[in-house]
Amino acid sequence: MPRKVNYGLDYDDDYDDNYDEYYRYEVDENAETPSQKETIKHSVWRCSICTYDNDETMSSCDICGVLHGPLLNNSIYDKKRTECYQADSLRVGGCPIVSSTVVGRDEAVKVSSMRSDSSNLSTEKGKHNRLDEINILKNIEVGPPAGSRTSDNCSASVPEGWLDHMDESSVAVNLRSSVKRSLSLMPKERNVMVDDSSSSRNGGEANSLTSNLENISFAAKSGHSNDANPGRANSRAQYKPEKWMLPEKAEHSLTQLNLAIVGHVDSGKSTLSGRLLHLLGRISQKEMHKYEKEAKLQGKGSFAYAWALDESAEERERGITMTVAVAYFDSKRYHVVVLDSPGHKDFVPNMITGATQADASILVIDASIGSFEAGMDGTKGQTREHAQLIRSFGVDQLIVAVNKMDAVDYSKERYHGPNLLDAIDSFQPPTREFSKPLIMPICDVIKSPSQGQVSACGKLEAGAVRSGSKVLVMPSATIATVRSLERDSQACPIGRAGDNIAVSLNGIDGNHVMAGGVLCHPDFPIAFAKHLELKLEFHIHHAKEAARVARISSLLDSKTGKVAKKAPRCILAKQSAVVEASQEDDIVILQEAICVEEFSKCKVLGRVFLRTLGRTVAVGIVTRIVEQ
Ligand SMILES: Nc1nc2c(ncn2[C@@H]2O[C@H](COP(=O)(O)OP(=O)(O)OP(=O)(O)O)[C@@H](O)[C@H]2O)c(=O)[nH]1
Repeated sequence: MPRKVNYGLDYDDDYDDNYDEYYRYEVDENAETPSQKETIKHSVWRCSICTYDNDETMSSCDICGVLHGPLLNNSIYDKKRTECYQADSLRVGGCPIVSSTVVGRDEAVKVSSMRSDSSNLSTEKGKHNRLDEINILKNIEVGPPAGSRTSDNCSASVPEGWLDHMDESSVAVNLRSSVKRSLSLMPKERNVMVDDSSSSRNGGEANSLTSNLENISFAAKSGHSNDANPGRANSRAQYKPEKWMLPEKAEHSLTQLNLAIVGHVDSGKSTLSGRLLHLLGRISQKEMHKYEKEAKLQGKGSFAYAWALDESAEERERGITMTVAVAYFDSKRYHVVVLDSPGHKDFVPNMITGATQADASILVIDASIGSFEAGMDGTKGQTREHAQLIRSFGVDQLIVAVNKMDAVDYSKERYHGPNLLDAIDSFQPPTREFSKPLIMPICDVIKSPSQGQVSACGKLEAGAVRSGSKVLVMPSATIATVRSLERDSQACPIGRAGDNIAVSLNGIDGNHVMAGGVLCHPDFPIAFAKHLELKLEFHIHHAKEAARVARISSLLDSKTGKVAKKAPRCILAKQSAVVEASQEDDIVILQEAICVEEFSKCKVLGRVFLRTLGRTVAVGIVTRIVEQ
C-alpha cells in the first residue's frame, strides 16, 4: 500500500489556550468502575494545540503531532538543554550517553487507523456517487507510450514565471515500498512499529559514544545577534566533501523528483494519481479489479482509483485522503515520488508534511461548477491555501492540472496543453546539495523495541551518508553510527542529497530519535532554539510547536522589502512584516525548543508557517535565531 505520512488533524479550531501544559492525575482509589480507574492511573500531558491528554511516554501529541518536551523525562536531554543555554560553547562529551545495539531492519510496518475524534469531518458522501465511473475512464486516455501518456481529461500547464523568486527546497519520506505499502506517521505508529519477525539480526555492535562526543561543540550564544552561531555558519561553507559523497554520473540514470499532488478537497488528486500509476503499469490490472470490486461493494465505485492510494478504512469510508500517500513511477526523465496530499482543510498539517518534501507540485483544480468556486474561496477553499503553502516551501515548479472537465462539457478542441507526463518531464531537475554537511530532517521513526532497532526516515537535504558514517542526532545531541540504509525498500550503500531513505542507526537509544528532529554531521550541528526572529506558529519541516507572536518589529514594503514602518500595531492581509514570535516578555518563543536554522543557512529548516483557527495566516522564514 502507499506509504502514508500523517501529522494528524488540524485541531486549531478547537484551540484553547487556557490549558495546563502538563499535569498529573492522581490515582483515585475510590473510583467505582474499572474504566474510571484506568483513566486516572496514568500521568498525562495536555497538548498545547489540540488539548488532547497524551500519555507521558509520548514525546509528541498523539493527535496533532505537536512536540511535548522533546525526549520527555530524559535526563540527557534535560541536562544538555540546560547546558546549551548556560554555556557559550558546550562540549557534550561529558554527558551521560545511553548506547544500545540496533540490529536488523524493519521490513514490515503496521498501520493503525486514525483516532475517530475526527468525526466532525463530514464529507458529502452522496455527491461522490453521482459519478459515472465510465466517465472517468473515458476521459482519461492513454497517449503514445514512453513518457507521453497522460490524462486527456486533465489539462496540464506550467504557469510562466510562477514563483520565480522562490528558492528550491525539499524534505521527504523514505521509500519503503515500491508502489504500495502504507506507513502512518501518527505519533503512535511513529514510535512503535513492530514486526520483529522480519527484522534480521546481524549483531550490530553497541558503541560507546563518549569518545565520539568529545568533538562536538554547540554554539549557544546569548543576545540578539546575527552571530548567534558564528562557527556553524562559516564552517558549513568551508566543508570539504569526501569523494564518495558525490554522485557518479552513470550511477542513477533517472533523477528523483518528489512531486506533491495538492489541491482542494475532492478535486480528484488521488484518482488522478491512481489513474496515472495504473496507466504506467505500477498498479496491475488484477489490483485495479480488486479496488473496483471493493469500492463498488461499499457503494463508492467512483473511488476505485483513489483507493489505490487512500488505503485506510477510515479514508475509504469517508471518501477523503487524510494522510500523505507515497507512490512511485518513472517518467522519461525522472524517478517520480508521488506525494498524494489530503485536500480537506482539517488535514492541512499533513499536506504541509508532503509539501516540505516536494521538488515540484501538481495543483489539481476541479473544473466543475460550484467545486471550482469552493476551492478558490479565499476563506474556506484550499486551492489558494495549498498554492500559497507549496510556494512558501520554495517549490518553484508547478503544474496546474484542470480536472473533471467531463463535468463541464469537455471538448478536446477547446482545451489545450501538454499532457501530464510531458509536463512533468518539462520540470527542471532539482538542485541537490551533495557537497554540504549532512542534513536530514526526520519525518518518521521506525522502532522495533523488542530488538532495540531504530531507523530514522526522511529526505536527505544535504550531504550524504553510508554504512559506518557517524551522525549527530538532534535534538538529543547524540552520536549514532549508520548501520544500514534503505531506499525504495531496497538496501542501498549510500544515500545522497535528494534521496528518501531509512537510516538504521546503531549505538543510540531509540528514545533519542524523534520525528521533527534532524540527523546532521557531527562537526556541523544544527541549531536547537526556541527564540527566533521570523519574517513572519509554527510548522517547520516535520516539527510543529505552539508559539505566540509578541512583537511585530517592522512592516516591510512589499516591493522593495525595506522597512516601511517600525513597530506597527498589526499586520493586514498581504502586508509583509518582520515578527518576533515569543511568549513571556519577549524571552521565549516556542513552548519547546526545536531544530531550526536561519533561512540563509538552511532553507528547509528555516521556513515557517503561522496557522491559527485552522487557517494559514502567515508564511515566512527565520531571519535570526535568538538564543539565550
Ligand atoms: N467527473 C469526474 N469526477 C472525478 C474525476 N476525477 C475524480 N473524480 C471524482 O471526484 C471524487 C473525489 O476524488 P478523489 O480522487 O478522492 O479526490 P481527492 O482530491 O483525492 O480528495 P481528497 O484527497 O480527500 O482531497 C471521486 O468521486 C472521484 O471519482 C474526473 O475527472 N471527472
